[in-house]
Amino acid sequence: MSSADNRRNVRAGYRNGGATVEGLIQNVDFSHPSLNDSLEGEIQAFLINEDQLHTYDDLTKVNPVTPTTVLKCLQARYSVKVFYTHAGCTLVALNPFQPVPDLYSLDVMKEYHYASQPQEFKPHIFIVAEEAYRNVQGQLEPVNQSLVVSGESGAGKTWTSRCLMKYYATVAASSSVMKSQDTVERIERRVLDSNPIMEAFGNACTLRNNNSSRFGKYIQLQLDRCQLLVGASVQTYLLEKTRVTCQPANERNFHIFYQMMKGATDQQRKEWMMSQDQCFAWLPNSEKTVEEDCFDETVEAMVHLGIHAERQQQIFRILAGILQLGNVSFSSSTDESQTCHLSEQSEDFLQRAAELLCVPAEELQTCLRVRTLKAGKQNVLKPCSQAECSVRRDCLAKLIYAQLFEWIVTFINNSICADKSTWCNFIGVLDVYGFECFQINNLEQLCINYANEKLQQHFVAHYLRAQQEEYVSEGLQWSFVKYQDNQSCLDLIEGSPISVFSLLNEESRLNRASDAKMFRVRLEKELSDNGNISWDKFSKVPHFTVAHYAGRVNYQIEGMVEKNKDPVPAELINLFEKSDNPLLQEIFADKKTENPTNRGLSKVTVVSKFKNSLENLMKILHTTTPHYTRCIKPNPDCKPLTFKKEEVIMQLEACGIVETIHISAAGFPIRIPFQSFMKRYGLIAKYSKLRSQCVDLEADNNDALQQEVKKLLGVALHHLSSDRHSSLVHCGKTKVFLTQAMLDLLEDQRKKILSRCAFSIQCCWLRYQRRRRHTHRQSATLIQAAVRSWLVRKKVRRWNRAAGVIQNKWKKWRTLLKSLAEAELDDAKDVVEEDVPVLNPVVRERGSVQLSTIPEPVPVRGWPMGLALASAPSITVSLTATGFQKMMSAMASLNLPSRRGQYKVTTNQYTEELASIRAQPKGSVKLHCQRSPLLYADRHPDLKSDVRGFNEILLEKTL
Ligand SMILES: Nc1ncnc2c1ncn2[C@@H]1O[C@H](COP(=O)(O)OP(=O)(O)OP(=O)(O)O)[C@@H](O)[C@H]1O
Repeated sequence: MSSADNRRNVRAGYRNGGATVEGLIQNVDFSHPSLNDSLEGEIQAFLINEDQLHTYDDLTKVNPVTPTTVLKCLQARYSVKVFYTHAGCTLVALNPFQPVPDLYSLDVMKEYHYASQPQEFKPHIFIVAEEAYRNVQGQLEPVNQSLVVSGESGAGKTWTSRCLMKYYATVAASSSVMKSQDTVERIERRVLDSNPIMEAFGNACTLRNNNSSRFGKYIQLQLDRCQLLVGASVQTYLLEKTRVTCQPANERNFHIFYQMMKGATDQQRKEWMMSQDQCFAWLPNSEKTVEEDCFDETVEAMVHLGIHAERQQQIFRILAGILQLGNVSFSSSTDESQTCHLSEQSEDFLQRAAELLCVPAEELQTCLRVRTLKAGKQNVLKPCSQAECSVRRDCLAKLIYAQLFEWIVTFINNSICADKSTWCNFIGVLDVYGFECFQINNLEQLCINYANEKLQQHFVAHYLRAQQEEYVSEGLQWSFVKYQDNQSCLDLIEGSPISVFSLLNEESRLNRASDAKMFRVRLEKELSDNGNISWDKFSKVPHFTVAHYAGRVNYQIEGMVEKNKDPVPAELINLFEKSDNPLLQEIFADKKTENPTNRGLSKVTVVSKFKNSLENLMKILHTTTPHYTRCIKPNPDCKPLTFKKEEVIMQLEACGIVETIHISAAGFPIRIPFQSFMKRYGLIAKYSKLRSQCVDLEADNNDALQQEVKKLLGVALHHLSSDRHSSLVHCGKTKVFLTQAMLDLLEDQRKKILSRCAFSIQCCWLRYQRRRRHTHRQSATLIQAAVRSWLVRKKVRRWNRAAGVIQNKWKKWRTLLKSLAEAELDDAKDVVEEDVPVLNPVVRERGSVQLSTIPEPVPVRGWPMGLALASAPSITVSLTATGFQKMMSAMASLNLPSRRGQYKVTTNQYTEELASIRAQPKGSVKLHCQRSPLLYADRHPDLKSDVRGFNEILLEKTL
């Protein structure tokens, strides 16, 4: 390692004790005075280029890395309205406290999403989002990702979480061409719509932030195999329910109450029994309007999520009931055996509350004023004191609100959560309340600060400690960077067997009223060994002070044990379980099954519940790849573009940003086990042009694997100058350590190879398709030819059959004609002389055969009788035939069978004068054949055969 590097790491080893910038610089403790002087000189030299400071996108490039240089860079960037800066593995986000046009637009999202190297773009929260998204795509273990957003109250955590959710709802859904647009829109919209609802019910205006989250949340965005957003689930942590009944000075209750007050229509006011001018004790500072007071938006989001109008009505009636309950006050009774009095006005409020909550007013009044004690098997009723009545009223309101909040979260989850079979990976976004230190801090602040300690510990353990320990164990040359470990603070709060939480739980489980002073003494006795707890000996108020990683906080002991017990009177649960409001019924039925006080089981205290839920969260975080975003609040008054150095340096100091930068600058943030490395990047060697460096991808023992990895890295780096790139990668004993730049390089090469492979596959596929198409075409032609020939054969066979039928018929016809002709000849034997005239039929047209006489008169030896009759003139012969009769007689005389519709015979014989029956007949006979339905019926019969007699004359044809 170079001497400059050494110096750098030595510098990183100091801890800062002071809070001011100057103090921090002065507190730098180097063993060698000359080192100190040179550092001072370097800082001055660095800061001299003031107009260059804003150009440092990544604080790891700052040299030297000290709180001052880091602070100055951030300040310079803030002054030119650049709000994001990389600090190694962490992204620092400065709150602008004013909307920044086009910083989060759709186009910007797309720009980061489609960039081949988003890291080369300006630092942005979308880089963190995209990196996590690409990690899921890359499937490098651990595949699931967590985006941890931390910072103090008002620093911008909720804003950042919202940006992240919007980003995923856009990029993880926009490419979903295959899915029904409807489903996609519904899911992403629902996920986003869960925000306004949860913020309305869980956020409040505090002194530090107008939209302060009063609960913690971990949102799991569920992605399917194609990395598309298919659902989400929300896990919430410790809602600050005391705010419902008790709001710190100058702060407000939860937003939803003000939204109702300000946004209700007259009709709704009537239904909720809240007139325009009514004041509510639990709604202080209602004249203050904040951006979040938008009732319509909340209702719209409810509609989108599927909370129908009737349900909404039930919810708002419950909230209105809580507000009325807050106006009920009790006055003490002189006689302890008597219940407390209610003023006339309070009775009215109680009546309205009962009506809105759909319970009998009488019973509600009794529940609030009378306690039921168990004495053996008997119930003893004991009137409550004025203070107890108020506590019971507050307890009821908090209980209803907390249960309602839980119901809403469950509803949201049911509405947006995808079936487990449909998603395989997730990206979690963690937004917990920021570190809090007020004038008076109690159990809520202890829990909130404990959660922040846990997250800080996760960061320290995951990044600052584990990373450095791993470098050493993997044989990397590494000078340890010291960091502030908050383990001892966590031991103080949650450790076993003795800690603040364990003592609190012990005290809470005792069946007696707790004494704050006695508890303080106990704490001091048991925990004084831990350096993170202290007491102000002169303070009269029982308290203890904890030195958190982010600062010292005084906790008031009074009321802490009671809050930890969080008792719920069973009478109240029993009463509300019977409420006519179906929603109240539902949430109280659930409460009854979980409330152990009803079953006499050991009590589950607030801190033990919270500790368990945080431990579960930590388990999830440990199984995912974390990405840290540190939100910084540049000034305490939330003023736009105002940078207060003291305020910022405290926050940078608290989250250990300087140590993080040091470790990131010198270290290798990416660590991949050999096996996984070979699996992912083995193809670089396999498909490389350097065939000589053949890598064995199947190597299974660690040393062999290490050799193969080295070869592979050699291949990957062969065209790059080794001096430059040897610092980007280190091959450890079981893992490869990489910088982000090296990872990008490898990914780039891998992508190129994959795209070459894809190109080859596409070519093969196209060739194969072409060949297949050709074969298909040939086969089709063959099949078509076969089918055509089969059809033709079939047709020919049909024709042949038809021809056979026709021939048959024709033969029959000829036989018939012949027989007729013979019969005719027989009939005419007696009268017919020699020299029979021959008539030549002439075919005139298809379907009609005209028999025309030859020009010369043909001698007929004798007239058939019918013909004679048909030819007889009507005046001379008494046996006259006309029209049809004539034709029939002609046919009969010619012995033609009568077939209706097939032919018709006409003759002009009768137009000739019949001189004698023996005279030779003259004229023509026509035989009209009608068109036959038979195929080939227009074929002329074979006329060559001999037909004799008169009929022969009629039918014979001269061609
Ligand atoms: N990137 C940003 N651009 C513009 N304004 C911002 C940005 N980040 C935060 N703000 C402003 O700062 C206010 C406080 O931010 P936010 O509510 O996210 O703080 P928080 O860290 O979640 O606080 P708490 O812990 O109290 O919930 C926001 O209401 C918003 O007005």
